[in-house]
Amino acid sequence: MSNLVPKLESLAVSVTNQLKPNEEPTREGAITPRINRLSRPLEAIDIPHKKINSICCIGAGYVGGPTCAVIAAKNPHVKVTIVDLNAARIAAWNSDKLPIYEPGLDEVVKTARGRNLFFSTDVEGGILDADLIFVSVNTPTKIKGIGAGFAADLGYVESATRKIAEVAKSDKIVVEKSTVPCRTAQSMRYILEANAKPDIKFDILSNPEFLAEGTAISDLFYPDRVLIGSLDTESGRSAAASLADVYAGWVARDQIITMNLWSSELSKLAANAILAQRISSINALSAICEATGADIDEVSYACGLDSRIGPKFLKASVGFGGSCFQKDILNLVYLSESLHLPEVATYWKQVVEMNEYQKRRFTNRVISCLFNTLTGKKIAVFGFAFKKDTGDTRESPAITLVNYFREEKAYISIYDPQVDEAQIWMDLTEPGVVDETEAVKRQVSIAADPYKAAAGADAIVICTEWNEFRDTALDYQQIYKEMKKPAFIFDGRLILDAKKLGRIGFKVETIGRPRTTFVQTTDFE
Ligand SMILES: NC(=O)C1=CN([C@@H]2O[C@H](COP(=O)(O)OP(=O)(O)OC[C@H]3O[C@@H](n4cnc5c(N)ncnc54)[C@H](O)[C@@H]3O)[C@@H](O)[C@H]2O)C=CC1
Ligand SMILES: O=C(O)[C@H]1O[C@H](OP(=O)(O)OP(=O)(O)OC[C@H]2O[C@@H](n3ccc(=O)[nH]c3=O)[C@H](O)[C@@H]2O)[C@H](O)[C@@H](O)[C@@H]1O
Repeated sequence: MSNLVPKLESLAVSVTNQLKPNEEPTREGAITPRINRLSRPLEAIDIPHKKINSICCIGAGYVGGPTCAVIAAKNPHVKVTIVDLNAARIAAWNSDKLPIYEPGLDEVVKTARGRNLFFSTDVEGGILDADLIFVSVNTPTKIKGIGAGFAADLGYVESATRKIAEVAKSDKIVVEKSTVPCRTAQSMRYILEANAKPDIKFDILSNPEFLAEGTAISDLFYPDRVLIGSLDTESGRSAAASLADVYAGWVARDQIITMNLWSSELSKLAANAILAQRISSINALSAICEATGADIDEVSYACGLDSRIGPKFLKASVGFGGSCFQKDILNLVYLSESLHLPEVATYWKQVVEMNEYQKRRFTNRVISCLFNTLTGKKIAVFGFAFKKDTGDTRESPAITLVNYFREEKAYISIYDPQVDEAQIWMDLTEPGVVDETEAVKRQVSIAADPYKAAAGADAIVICTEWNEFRDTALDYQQIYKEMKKPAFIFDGRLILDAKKLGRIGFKVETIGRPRTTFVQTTDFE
């Protein structure tokens, strides 16, 4: 199998040769013909391939859990076992309170669990039994060593790969589901080949996941595309066809795209980078709006009507969060630097820097409107999750904002409908530093509902766009009565009707709209 490696090098070249760089795509057809040229539509791959009867997914997280639960629900004849080293997480998957909140997930799990969907800590048993193994473990940013702060920590991918090599007694298709740097499949191949029992064959596929949290189930039910990367060998194409059959349980064949491994790996990083870049672009423009009197929602709307731009991912905000955008862009920055492409690295890094700037800028606006000091003031933070409809707080902008408010000596009361209290304390403290927890608790409290969070507060700061924070859902009249005056609302998500709340008496400050309240004395001079 080691003779595959030189062929990997030539693969990229052979795919590049298929492109016609001089061909100018039409405006309407800029994307579609290009994909067709690059990909190998599956129906055209008339190649014998194995039927998948048993799947194991290593990693029962936000991706492995929902993705493989949907695969099981849509393929009742395929046994799907999701394994994880984290026993508490597996116990939760086997209980009535699933470890993650995701609309529609409960129903999917109930449909298949115990029938052909199983959650287990028996990683070895899962591997032994499977024809196809998804590796869906975490790939966080490295915090120490070479590449710290940028490169992906592939330790979990490596240990899952080593476990597969150690345990497997039959041929396996190993699928990268985790988001990984370009050419990780090559490292996985080396590890498998160096450690597996003789005569066992591994095919490695890249099958990145594009679901977004909060909409995971509908994203999985109706994906824009399913991407499968494989080696352009008979064995690679055959493995891709086997995996494609699994998705064909519910996804139209022409939406299942195949391409070379490295393109597939890079496409995932690229998609996240481009999505985040749109948010940073609109957030950069929101600063111009605030200074000029333009309204960012109107600017987004006007730009989004251009069919080349489109309306999605142009919502200004207090900054993007989530476990992946920042991590994946930093990963791309690291990759670019490693490839001696410093200009490319600088370009992508700016997307993350703009995001940090947006959070600082919004905090400065809060401080400035509250008469230039937060000392001793109470700030009600509405929302702690990184977006609505999830309990996930990873890289949530709310964490950064609360920390900034703490530095300014404010008291903060947090309400979020889905985030566990313990998670909030973990996010606001260094793990294991008990003294720090006590210090945080002197300044931060967690409220049972938004009314309690806002009672006696000087300001409300909307960090997450939960529907229940809208002015059509909450009784802002009641909230106003219980707040200190002047009562401020800082809408970091553009979800409130500022005029309506203004009529109640609130001073409303909205991201991407000019400031309406308290002009500093220096402005009069
Ligand atoms: N969260 C999201 O919405 C998306 C995440 N991704 C990518 O998917 C990957 C997984 O992300 P999440 O599911 O969010 O991570 P997660 O942290 O929620 O889940 C990963 C799970 O893998 C388990 N694990 C780690 N090493 C293991 C091993 N050797 N054996 C068994 N279990 C092991 C951990 O205990 C954990 O439960 C990452 O690469 C991420 O970038 C891709 C698309 C969307
Ligand atoms: O690789 C991943 O982990 C996933 O990352 C994102 O999904 P996710 O982070 O779950 O959620 P998004 O809806 O993309 O939101 C990310 C952040 O951007 C913010 N956002 C999003 C859209 C927008 O217009 N403005 C904006 O500020 C959200 O509030 C949130 O904080 C991508 O959308 C998924 O396709 C991808 O699979």
